[in-house]
Amino acid sequence: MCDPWLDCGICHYCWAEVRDRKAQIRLPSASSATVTGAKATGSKRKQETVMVFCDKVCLEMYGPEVAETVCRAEGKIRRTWSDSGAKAWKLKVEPFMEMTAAMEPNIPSISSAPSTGPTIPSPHYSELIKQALTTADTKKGILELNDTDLAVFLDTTWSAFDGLVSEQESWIQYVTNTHSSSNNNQHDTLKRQSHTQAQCEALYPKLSKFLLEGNNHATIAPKTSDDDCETIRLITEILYRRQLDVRAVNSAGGVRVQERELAKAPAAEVCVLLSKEDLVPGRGNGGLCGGQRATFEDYCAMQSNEVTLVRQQIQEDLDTQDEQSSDLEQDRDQEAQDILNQPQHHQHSRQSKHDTNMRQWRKLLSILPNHLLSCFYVYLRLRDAYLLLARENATMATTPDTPLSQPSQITLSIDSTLFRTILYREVANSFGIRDISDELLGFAVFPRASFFNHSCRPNIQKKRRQVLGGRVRQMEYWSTEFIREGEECCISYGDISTGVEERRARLEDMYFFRCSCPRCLEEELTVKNVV
Ligand SMILES: C[S@@+](CC[C@H](N)C(=O)[O-])C[C@H]1O[C@@H](n2cnc3c(N)ncnc32)[C@H](O)[C@@H]1O
Repeated sequence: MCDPWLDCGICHYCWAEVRDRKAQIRLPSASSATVTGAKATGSKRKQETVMVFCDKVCLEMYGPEVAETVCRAEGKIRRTWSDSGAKAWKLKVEPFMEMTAAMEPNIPSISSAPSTGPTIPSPHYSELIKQALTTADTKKGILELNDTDLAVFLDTTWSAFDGLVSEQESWIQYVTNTHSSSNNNQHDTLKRQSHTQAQCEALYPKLSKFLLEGNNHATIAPKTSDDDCETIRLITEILYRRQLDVRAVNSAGGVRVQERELAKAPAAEVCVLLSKEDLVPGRGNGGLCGGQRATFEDYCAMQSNEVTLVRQQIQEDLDTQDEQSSDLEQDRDQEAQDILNQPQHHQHSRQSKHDTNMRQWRKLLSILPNHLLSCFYVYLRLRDAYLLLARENATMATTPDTPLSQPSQITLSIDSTLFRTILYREVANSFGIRDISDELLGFAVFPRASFFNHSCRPNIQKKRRQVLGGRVRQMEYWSTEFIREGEECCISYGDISTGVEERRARLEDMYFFRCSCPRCLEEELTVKNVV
């Protein structure tokens, strides 16, 4: 991902600085690729979503379809969410409608294995909210959970959020038409209802305001920040490439392993040690490791840092929390307790049941780290963009003479599991990409190169290789000493010239771990002996 602040000066494929504007390919959000030499003017350029490539070769290597989709999605993600627009959507307070197979978005499965056994319906979000609050009902309570319980708490919280969101989104396309109350074999008859563009555009701004307001200013921002766009760009690209992979495997009649298994799988015990023979000459090694492009499975096999990150964020929130907000939290605790203790018969009407659910949801939000609320916001932005893109694709398919020559065959969709799988694997696994003068150009994920742990006495050194007139696309890993079989291959994550505590503090801050490499342990011992 080239950082947006670079304002399109870097090729999205080879990371080279694009000096020759006449030859570059600019891919704006609303149209297909065009070769242009025109410079976009100041403010327009800032608003515009553009991906730049040196030339057609780089665009081809990156994937024109992927680039076009990323640009279109980002165009939607950068749109302004306004209060007035949000009024076009009225939240529906109705009994929860279980998603039926017919209502599910058409997501090609990563797995070709047939599903076994009946599908277990997920609990209603009100149950999930209660369950999360029973596990922990204060920030400190969350911090005290062990890693397994914290992971369950996060799963439950995200599933509740997903339930709240999906319930409203399901109304965009479907509406319950009739309810038969005469017997237990009720069947909801579903009628397709076409909603206006304004209603579709209003759904997520409304939901964001309704579900997240009052807890964190960032969560109801009308505009998406450049940092968030960077994350969203990465997720969109990965999702799109994943579906291209699925399409390729399906058309080749291949067999895939279960995605869930992959997501949980421990990191493979591999090192990427490029010997001279492994190098593919010339350009075309971009995103490749040992000559192969990393796949979604490679991405999933990286270590997820969700639990450690959330732990660190809550600790930060607690450190900055003053006396006053502690008191407020105690008041909120009492309020939540009152809600939880409320007898069921007080909650008969649909509206009051809904209000109770919402009060409990707000209680849950109040104990989550602020950063997690920003992730909820990013998630809503993505779902909003994908909903609008799907609508746009459907319109384009029926309208001749659209500006986009070939409407995409792929409809993007996301749920919270997929979102978290991608989001928290990027954390502490991406590499900063720098030019020869060490200026940071952006970040990139190279899943296979991410298997290296850190050591303050590394035996592997990363080198950047220049290809074709200074293009710095390749990273190579070379051993610096003789490595015995079974010995761990480690690189260093940045500067290791400082003292042990300084090094550890930096690593803890950036990668969420306390380094216990042999050098740190030795130096720690020396410091203790001196004291
Ligand atoms: C890029 S990943 C390294 C590979 C990862 N351990 C795996 O199994 O896929 C970075 C993460 O590995 C862990 N890690 C790397 N070096 C470490 C070290 N010296 N001590 C403790 N944990 C380390 C930390 O959790 C860090 O966030």
